[in-house]
Amino acid sequence: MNKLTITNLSKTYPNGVKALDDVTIEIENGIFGLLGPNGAGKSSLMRTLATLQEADSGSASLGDIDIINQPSELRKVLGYLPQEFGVYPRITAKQLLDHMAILKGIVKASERKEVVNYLLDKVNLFDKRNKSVKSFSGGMKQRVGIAQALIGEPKLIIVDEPTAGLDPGERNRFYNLLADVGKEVVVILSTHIVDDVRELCTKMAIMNFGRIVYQGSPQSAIEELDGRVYRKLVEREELEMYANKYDIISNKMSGGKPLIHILKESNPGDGFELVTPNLEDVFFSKINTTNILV
Ligand SMILES: Nc1ncnc2c1ncn2[C@@H]1O[C@H](COP(=O)(O)OP(=O)(O)OP(=O)(O)O)[C@@H](O)[C@H]1O
Repeated sequence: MNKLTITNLSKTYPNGVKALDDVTIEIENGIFGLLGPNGAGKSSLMRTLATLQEADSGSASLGDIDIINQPSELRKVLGYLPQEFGVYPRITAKQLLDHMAILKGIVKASERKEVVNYLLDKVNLFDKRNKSVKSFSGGMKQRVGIAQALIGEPKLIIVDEPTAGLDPGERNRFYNLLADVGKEVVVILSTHIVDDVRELCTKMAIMNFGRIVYQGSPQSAIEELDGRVYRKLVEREELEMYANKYDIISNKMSGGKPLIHILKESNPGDGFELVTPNLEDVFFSKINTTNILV
């Protein structure tokens, strides 16, 4: 069974920032969403799982592989798309994938050619294979990134903030591609974008200040809030008053005015209306945003 088990993982950087605080998660095949605001510790966790940095304590395993103590074993079955996927100047998509395939240990040129062509086709870039990757759009670059992460039939695929900066069309194409590859392997999608998780994941965790503050399905998290989320369109000057009076979980502009969502066990009256909760309400209620007024 291809299962990723993370147990009591902790990491404090030399500057005193506790990026991972006793993180415990179990992840099976499929796309798992790791949702958290910037600085929550997602990249620290992804880098630890990708064996690029060490934890202070705790353990992690993928099936029989002890990730902490057998990093080279893990690397053989890992596909990793880091947050910043840098590319060399003037290298074409085909050359880049060929180069990555060599690094992954595919030494035979004919075998590499087959793998590279297959992946170029899979990410829909075969026609662009001889174009410089530098000239690609953000979405196309991310598809090259996914193609390189798929080299060598990985069992664990880690994608760190893959949709930041993509336009809606590119994001959709990337979603489709990930959904396609995510069936047979463990895919961890780290993101601060709630839509990524809503579109792709049946299981998720929410991370904040290095801690896992929710773990389960998006659906059951939403059901937990059922009948407790109310909204009201208010004036900007009134925001502070509402913040003092209610537990505001989100504040979005709608037609130039703040539309606030609050969490309340019973109907507050006061012009509020009950709404069907969504994943964004879950996210903001779990991370307890403190800067709701800005
Ligand atoms: N090498 C480092 N040295 C010191 N502090 C670090 C280091 N890397 C990250 N941090 C800090 O650790 C915390 C977690 O960072 P991390 O990058 O893991 O979060 P994140 O959820 O991935 O956020 P982002 O999306 O902004 O990258 C942040 O406060 C960050 O400033």
